[in-house]
Amino acid sequence: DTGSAAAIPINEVDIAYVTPVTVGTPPQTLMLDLDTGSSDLWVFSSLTPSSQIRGQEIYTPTKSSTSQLLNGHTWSIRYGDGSSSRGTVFTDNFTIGGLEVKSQAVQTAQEVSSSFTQEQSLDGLVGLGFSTLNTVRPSSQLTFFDNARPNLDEEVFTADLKYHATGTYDFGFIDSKKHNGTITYTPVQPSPGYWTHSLSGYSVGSGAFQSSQISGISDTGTTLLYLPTAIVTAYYRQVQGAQNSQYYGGYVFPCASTLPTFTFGIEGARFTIPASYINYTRISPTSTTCYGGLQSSSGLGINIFGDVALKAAFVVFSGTNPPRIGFAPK
Ligand SMILES: CC[C@H](C)[C@H](NC(=O)C[C@H](O)[C@H](CC1CCCCC1)NC(=O)CCNC(=O)[C@H](Cc1ccccc1)NC(=O)N1CCC(N)CC1)C(=O)NCc1cnc(C)nc1N
Repeated sequence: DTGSAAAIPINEVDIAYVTPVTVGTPPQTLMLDLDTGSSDLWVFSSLTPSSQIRGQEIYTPTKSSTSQLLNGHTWSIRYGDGSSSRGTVFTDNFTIGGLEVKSQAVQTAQEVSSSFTQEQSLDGLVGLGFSTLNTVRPSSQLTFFDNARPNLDEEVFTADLKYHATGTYDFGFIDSKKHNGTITYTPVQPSPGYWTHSLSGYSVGSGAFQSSQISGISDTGTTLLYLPTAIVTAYYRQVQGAQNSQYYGGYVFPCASTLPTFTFGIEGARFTIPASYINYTRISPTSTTCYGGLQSSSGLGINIFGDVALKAAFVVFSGTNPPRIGFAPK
C-alpha cells in the first residue's frame, strides 16, 4: 500500500502544517499536524470540554460504528513549547491520503492547554516519532506509521514541506518527481525515540564550509531551526542591526536587513536554506523588527532541525532496520 496527502501551512508564516485525515465509520475528517518529534496520535473530541474548543473539528467516537474504547487506558503529554494535553483512548479506522490502518489507537483529548485551544486550525497531532515515545498507559500504543509498515510497498514516509505553499507527506513510496538529484542517507539513532541524526557541518552565506558533527532531531512539529549558539552568533554577525533580544527570546533584526543563506551538510551533500526562510516573521504586524528562523538551541538541551530547515529539502524517513534519514535537493 501507499498514501499521499497534503501538508498545508496553517498561517502565513508556516508556523505549522496540517494534513486532512479521516477517522471512523462513516469517515470524520480532521486536520492534524504530522509530527516526527512525538509519537502520540491525539485529537480534539466529543470528550473535550466545549470551553476548550474554539473552532476545531472534533472526533466523536459514538458516531463511529468501528470505534472501540481501549478500556482503562489514558495518556498525558507535554511538548517542548510547554503546551500539553491528556485523555482517554479509542481504536478506530484511520486513513491518511488513502492509506488505511484499521484499529489505530486514537487518543481523545479530555483536556488541552490554552495554546491548543487558541490554534483553531489544528485539530490534533499524528506522532511519527518512534513508538517508544508514546505516552498511553498501562500499555503504550503504536504510531500510524508502525501500524501501516507491514502493508507499505516500502518502509518509508517522506516529507516535502514548502515555503508559504502546500507540500505533501507520502507513505510507502519515494516519489522521484518530488526531488531532483540523489538522496543522501545518514544513520538515525532511534533512542530515545526522535529521528536523531547528525549534520556534517554548516556554512553561512558564501563562507567556507565548517565541518563538524552536529547531532539533533529532524522534527516536522517544530517551526524553526535551533542550533548551537556558536553557529547562530556566527550567522547573525553577518546581519546589520541583529541582536539577541531577551525581550523577544531570540535573535531579531531590522526587517529590511539583507540576510545570508544558511547551508547544512548531510554526509557529503549540501543543502542551502534561502534567506527568506530565515526572515521568519515581523515581531508584530506593524513592526519593522523581524524574528529569525534560526535560533540558539542552548535552552533546549537538543538541536532541532525544524520546518525552516526541512522545507529546504525532500526528506525520507526510513523505518528500515537500522533506521536512516535521507535528504535530497528539490
Ligand atoms: C512525549 C513528549 C514528546 C516527545 C515531546 N515532543 C516535542 O515537544 C517536540 C514536538 O515536535 C512538538 C510538537 C508541537 C507541539 C505544539 C503543537 C504543534 C506541534 N514541538 C515543539 O514543542 C517544539 C517547540 N514548539 C514550536 O516550535 C511551536 C509549534 C507550534 C506550531 C503551531 C501552533 C503551536 C505550536 N512553534 C511556536 O510556538 N512558534 C511561536 C513562536 C515562533 N517564534 C515560532 C513558532 C517532548 O519532547 N516532550 C518533552 C518535553 C517536555 N516539556 C518541555 C518543556 N520540553 C520537552 N521537550
